[in-house]
Amino acid sequence: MKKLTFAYESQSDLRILNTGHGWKVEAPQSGSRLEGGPLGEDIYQLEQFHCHWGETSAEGSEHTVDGRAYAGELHLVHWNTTKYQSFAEAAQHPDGLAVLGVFFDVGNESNDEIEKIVSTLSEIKFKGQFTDIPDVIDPTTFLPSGLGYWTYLGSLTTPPCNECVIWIVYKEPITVTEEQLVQFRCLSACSGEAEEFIVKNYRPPQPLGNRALRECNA
Ligand SMILES: NS(=O)(=O)c1ccc(Cc2ccc([N+](=O)[O-])cc2)cc1
Ligand SMILES: [Zn+2]
Repeated sequence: MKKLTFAYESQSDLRILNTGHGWKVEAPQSGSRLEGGPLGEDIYQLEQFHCHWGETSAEGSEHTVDGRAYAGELHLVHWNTTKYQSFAEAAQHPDGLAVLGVFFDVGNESNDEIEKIVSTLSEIKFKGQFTDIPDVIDPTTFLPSGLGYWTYLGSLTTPPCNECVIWIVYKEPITVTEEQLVQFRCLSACSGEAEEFIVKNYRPPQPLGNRALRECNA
């Protein structure tokens, strides 16, 4: 496969919202582009990023490696702007979306970029709340130093589970702290007074079936 190449732009005032299933940072019309690797000749534009986590750090990722789960998983969601006119249209086609998955390992160093997300969570405690992230976010800082990855054709991990995703999952995790994950779990799934914490929002892996899994050791 050709090398995966990024042309990511740093952006400030990105909107972060509590979807009721977790937090999501929107980067519409972002200048952040992804191409190469398993993406053929098409250019994919960053639309949003979000993450999945578990009740404890023993679980939380949506992919497993030889059966091993990580404490969480960041998803950078891109759509094929070469072939399609909108994200919604792209999500109806097998080559419509490209999602970069980055595993979270728990360690002592807090991840500074994730900290910019965590610092806004108190303002979006309830479902439907949103705020702008004052800090400049550079999505490349979410990526591990080793850029080796696995790739396969799959689906959205949440309903409607469209089979429209070229998955690119990095082999090397990034490190976050337990405290940062604890803050994720304090988000509420409800919009009102009732507090139902989003303690876990990952969905289990599905059988690979007869799909090919390819790897690239960058
Ligand atoms: N977890 S994930 O597979 O990266 C993922 C990424 C984006 C979305 C949001 C979404 C994407 C598409 C549709 N759709 O086409 O109806 C609905 C929701 C849902 C899930
Ligand atoms: Zn996801």
